[in-house]
Amino acid sequence: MTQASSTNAQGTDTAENTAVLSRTQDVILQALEALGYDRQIYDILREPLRVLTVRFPVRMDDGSVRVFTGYRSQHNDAVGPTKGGIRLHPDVTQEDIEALSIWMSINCGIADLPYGGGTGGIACDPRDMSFDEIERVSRAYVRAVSQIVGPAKDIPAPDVFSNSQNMAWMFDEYSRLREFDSPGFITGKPIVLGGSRGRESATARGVAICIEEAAKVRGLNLSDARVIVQGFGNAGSFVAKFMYDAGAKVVGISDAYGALYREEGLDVDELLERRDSFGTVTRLYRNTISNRELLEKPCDILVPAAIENQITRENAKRIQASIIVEAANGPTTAAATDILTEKGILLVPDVVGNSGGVIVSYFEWVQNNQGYYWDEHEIQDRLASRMRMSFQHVFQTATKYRVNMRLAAYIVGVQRMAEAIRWRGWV
Ligand SMILES: NC(=O)c1ccc[n+]([C@@H]2O[C@H](COP(=O)([O-])OP(=O)(O)OC[C@H]3O[C@@H](n4cnc5c(N)ncnc54)[C@H](O)[C@@H]3O)[C@@H](O)[C@H]2O)c1
Repeated sequence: MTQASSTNAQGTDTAENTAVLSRTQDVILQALEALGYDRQIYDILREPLRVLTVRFPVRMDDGSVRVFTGYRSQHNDAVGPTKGGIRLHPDVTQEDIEALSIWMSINCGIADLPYGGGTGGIACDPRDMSFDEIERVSRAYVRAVSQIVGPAKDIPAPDVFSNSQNMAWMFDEYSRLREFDSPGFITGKPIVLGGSRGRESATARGVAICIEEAAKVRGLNLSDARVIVQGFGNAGSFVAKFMYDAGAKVVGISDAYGALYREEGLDVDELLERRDSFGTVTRLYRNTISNRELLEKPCDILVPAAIENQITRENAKRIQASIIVEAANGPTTAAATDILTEKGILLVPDVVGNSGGVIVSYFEWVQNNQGYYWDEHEIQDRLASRMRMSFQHVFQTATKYRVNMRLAAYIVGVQRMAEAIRWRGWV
């Protein structure tokens, strides 16, 4: 990971910490200190308890064999089994996966789910692979990590460039290895294989609920609001759709190849129809701008829903939104968080903003374990009440401790894990 160099107002060089792991550790330490826990708890929580690196060979369509590297990180299992996505991306590193697993612990703590955090990843680019190759990679990864995952140990889910099809192959592979069907091993499955209603759009629905709550705090009427969404994949495209349906003007969206900005508003239904399964759509349009430019365009609500380190010390001061809800993990650096807070922007951090996905994943696991399935209405009601509770809890904590929403979220998220560690007698 990099330390991006920049120049401060005095003209001296400063290093901006874009290393997601160390910046997460800093916030965990501040949160534990605010709560009065001693250093031993931090020593346990600063890094994952378990990280497995695997290398596995896969036969490609042209007959050659390629060796892939994958990871599975389990941050902390004091509260319960670990839970979190599997990312398929060429830039996947062990450090990112470790940070993501820590964020999942905080996510689960805030949403009051009986899990710790876990995350996996495979360094590969599924956009350049055939359907059959992606299937073989998905299955081989499960075989490689099968000893440390399972319905009562560590429960994977989709993340960047993985979806219900990958989950279905992985579920099938795991069930074959164990010689019985284990739907509770993985979430984000298709509904016919024990997936939950509402899972596909759950992350975005949770983001939309946070936007509603933040808009209430700011006295902003959603039907008058201009919204920019960076990223048009699972999280971003549904956020854009929910905002569009709520009457807001979606003025900007983007994908990995560029961005569209239209002052008069975009037709989100048309964009949804034209995007591919990797969330790519801008290549079909003229007059595109860059992702960087998009973030600085006029809007009321900005939703980063793509990748890490998009809002930095360099561009934070030019952001024009009054509310930012992070759907992506880690889109804002610590320095940028400070600048945005000073500017009076209400920033809802990733560990609150995107927890709709893990909340409905939890519902999926509960339904798999009991073998009884809820209807859409029940899922949406339960999701909405947990999301509103999470937002309010973090918002009130920020007021109580006079800290920004990110530190407040960590204070809420870390507390149950610290208590579980203490009760178990680990310190
Ligand atoms: N899907 C979920 O349930 C879920 C849950 C929690 C968090 N998240 C987070 O949300 C973010 C997006 O996840 P997703 O599931 O929507 O992924 P996805 O693969 O469905 O979509 C990713 C989108 O980001 C775009 N993108 C990729 N690289 C980019 C770049 N360099 N610049 C701009 N855009 C880029 C892609 O083109 C695509 O539109 C990730 O940070 C992920 O960790 C997702």
